[in-house]
Amino acid sequence: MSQMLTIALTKGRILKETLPLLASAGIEPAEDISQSRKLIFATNQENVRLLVLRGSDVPTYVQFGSADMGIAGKDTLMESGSDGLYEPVDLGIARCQLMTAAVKGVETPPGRIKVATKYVNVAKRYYAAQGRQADIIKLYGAMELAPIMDLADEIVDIVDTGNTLRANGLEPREHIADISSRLIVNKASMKMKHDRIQQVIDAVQKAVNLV
Ligand SMILES: Nc1ncnc2c1ncn2[C@@H]1O[C@H](COP(=O)(O)OP(=O)(O)OP(=O)(O)O)[C@@H](O)[C@H]1O
Ligand SMILES: O=P(O)(O)OC[C@H]1O[C@H](OP(=O)(O)OP(=O)(O)O)[C@H](O)[C@@H]1O
Repeated sequence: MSQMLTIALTKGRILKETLPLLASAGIEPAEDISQSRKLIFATNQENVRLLVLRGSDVPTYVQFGSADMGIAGKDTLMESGSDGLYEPVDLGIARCQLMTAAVKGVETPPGRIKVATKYVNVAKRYYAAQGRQADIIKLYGAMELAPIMDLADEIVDIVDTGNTLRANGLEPREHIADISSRLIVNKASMKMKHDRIQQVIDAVQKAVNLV
């Protein structure tokens, strides 16, 4: 029997765009993921199974080798760090930008500022690289509220259309990174299951090229 491959997927918006890519790479869940409370799904390939996780948990499962491969947003990978991982394919899905933002028309004060974000590590690195002193305040969502309520001077968050910023009286300031979702692979799995994993990488890359 060939080796079992476990692929950790990010639920939510990335999952919707991932499933068609996996399908054109020949991997399809055996049942409708959106209709199920399960966390592990068999596929049409008896040696491939899928985990459906929160985005921020995907790199963790792959780093520790509990999953051989995964799909995660580059923002999540920048935050978690890439130790023990390869990132062989840019899937080009869930594209957006990681940016700083602040209340429209309000200048960020000089000196030490407060920054609210769920991307604590990214923000620390970014402001340090700019030589700016920043106290980072960890939030888990609705970052746009923080500057309005005077919790922070700036936020670091995802921007796509800019609608969420506009709707809350904020404006984008500095661009930190272009974001899209990536296929990631555990380094040890890449050695131990090389041929099988390379097949999946090639099939996914081909599916991406067709889009
Ligand atoms: N507005 C957007 N447009 C395009 N891609 C986005 C957008 N917002 C987030 N993303 C990308 O999709 C990923 C998942 O975002 P989503 O909003 O589904 O999860 P979340 O609710 O932020 O995550 P979690 O459940 O871990 O808190 C992000 O990590 C990012 O890479
Ligand atoms: O520039 P926009 O097109 O408005 O997109 C940006 C918004 O999208 C994401 O939120 P999402 O819609 O995923 O909501 P959530 O963070 O509450 O899950 C992100 O956290 C921003 O708030």
